[in-house]
Amino acid sequence: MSSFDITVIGSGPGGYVAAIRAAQLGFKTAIIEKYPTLGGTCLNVGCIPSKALLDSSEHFHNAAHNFENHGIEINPPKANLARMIERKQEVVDQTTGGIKYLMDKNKITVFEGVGSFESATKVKVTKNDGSAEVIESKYTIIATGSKPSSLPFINLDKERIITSTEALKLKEIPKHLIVIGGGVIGLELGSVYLRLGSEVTVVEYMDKIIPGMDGTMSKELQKVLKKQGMKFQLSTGVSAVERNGDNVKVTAKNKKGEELSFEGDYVLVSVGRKPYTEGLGLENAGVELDERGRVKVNDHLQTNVTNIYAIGDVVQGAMLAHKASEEGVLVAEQLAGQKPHINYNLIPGVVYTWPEVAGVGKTEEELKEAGVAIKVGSFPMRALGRSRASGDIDGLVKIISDAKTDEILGFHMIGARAADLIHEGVTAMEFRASAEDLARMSHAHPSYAEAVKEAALDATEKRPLHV
Ligand SMILES: Cc1cc2nc3c(=O)[nH]c(=O)nc-3n(C[C@H](O)[C@H](O)[C@H](O)COP(=O)(O)OP(=O)(O)OC[C@H]3O[C@@H](n4cnc5c(N)ncnc54)[C@H](O)[C@@H]3O)c2cc1C
Ligand SMILES: NC(=O)c1ccc[n+]([C@@H]2O[C@H](COP(=O)([O-])OP(=O)(O)OC[C@H]3O[C@@H](n4cnc5c(N)ncnc54)[C@H](O)[C@@H]3O)[C@@H](O)[C@H]2O)c1
Repeated sequence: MSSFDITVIGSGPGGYVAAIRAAQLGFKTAIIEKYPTLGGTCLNVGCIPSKALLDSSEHFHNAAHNFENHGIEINPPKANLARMIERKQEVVDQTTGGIKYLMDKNKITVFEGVGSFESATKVKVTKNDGSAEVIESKYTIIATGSKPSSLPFINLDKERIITSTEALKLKEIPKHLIVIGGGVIGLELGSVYLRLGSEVTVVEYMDKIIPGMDGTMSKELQKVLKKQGMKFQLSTGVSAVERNGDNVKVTAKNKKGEELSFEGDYVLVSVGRKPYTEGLGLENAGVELDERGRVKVNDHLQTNVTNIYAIGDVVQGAMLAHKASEEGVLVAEQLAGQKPHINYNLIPGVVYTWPEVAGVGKTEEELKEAGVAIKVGSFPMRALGRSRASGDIDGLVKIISDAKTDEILGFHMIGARAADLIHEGVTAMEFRASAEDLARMSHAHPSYAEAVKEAALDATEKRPLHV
């Protein structure tokens, strides 16, 4: 029987990063992945392929709608979805191949098959052909991730009634895509097909889209997406989804109790994801789950079985790739006797629509509910020379600071390149900067980052320079 110091089950951004860090620290490390390619949800059917399609569709949208204004005249461009999907797969293959390289480089043993606990120290790996082997480990890290969730009355046929996984490989551009759930997946993948010419209707249960993010961002994003042609039906709960040949019908009720129905050719179900623990044999090791089916862990990401840890989407907290990776590093370093720490308040969240939305720290709603006295500063992107030069004038930066100390408590933005600019907020908040600290730093001109300086000036002393 082969034996290891650390075995990781699942090769997503949680698992593969945990394995690399463990190997760097000198542990004899193995990783088990049930699929032939490494990288988990994020690299195969999540972050990377969705961003590849978002970028391709954004190029098409710009060619169709914005080039002319820049003085570039072309015949009306044509979207070749098959090529976009093929390119997406090339990007995925390259990226997942890179993980295989990293496993080899770090001398991590890769087992392909389903990992299932036989006991607290033994995991059986069952290959596709049914053959199996048992490996023994001092420590095991569960990093099995998540799967799309659905609604009890929906029959996901994966052809017309689909999840994100199928939406990343459609064979045609939908005529009318009905999106159930106006969260991150619904708006990102809804944007892909909207840009390619689909009619897109988003049916959302709450009274706002991206409900977890700062309210100003959700309002502004809805306004901008509406301008791009996306339709929204908020405060509306779906009660039935039917397929009839190539058509689909979604029935829903709004808050006034009125029944509504939407007809289209595809329905994307994007109502969240659920932890994935099927077939893991947790009962054989005695590992407990919480009330929401997540592996229960303490502050050290240790389960109730002392030599078994769990990280990423399968445990509590934001279902984000970078959160999973931070947790992988934390567990490996703890096992090496180090004292790592994750500041969960400073894990940024990004929505890759265009414009992008990003946030870190607390939202205005959370701070008000907690009774914290705050100052709020904001600055519109349209007032920047950089935005006017590119034509990306939608959006704003909003900085929330403590009314007494001026420490930045929340940093939110919607606008061009927000996914990258948010890290100015992350860095500032990690070093507990005040809004005035940011306001007094020189920001290159012309740049989108100037909106940060201006919003900080507005937060600290209500004296922005350019509005
Ligand atoms: C469409 C989409 C877009 C996304 N975009 C982003 C984004 O832009 N940014 C972001 O931060 N997050 C994004 N996410 C979320 C992100 O993908 C997850 O948060 C992240 O993948 C979680 O990592 P993980 O390592 O916990 O699990 P996963 O990536 O889910 O990996 C778990 C792995 O474990 C394997 N596994 C499960 N059970 C077993 C078993 N018993 N034996 C062996 N292997 C097993 C699975 O096959 C899988 O490969 C997106 C998700 C989706 C669906
Ligand atoms: N850019 C990114 O970081 C990124 C991209 C994609 C996915 N993800 C992660 O994947 C996870 C899953 O994404 P998601 O978009 O499926 O979930 P989500 O939680 O972001 O959004 C789900 C939405 O569905 C709504 N909803 C729930 N039940 C409903 C119903 N019956 N009718 C109508 N609406 C309903 C919710 O109110 C919510 O707005 C998220 O946690 C996210 O963190 C991240």
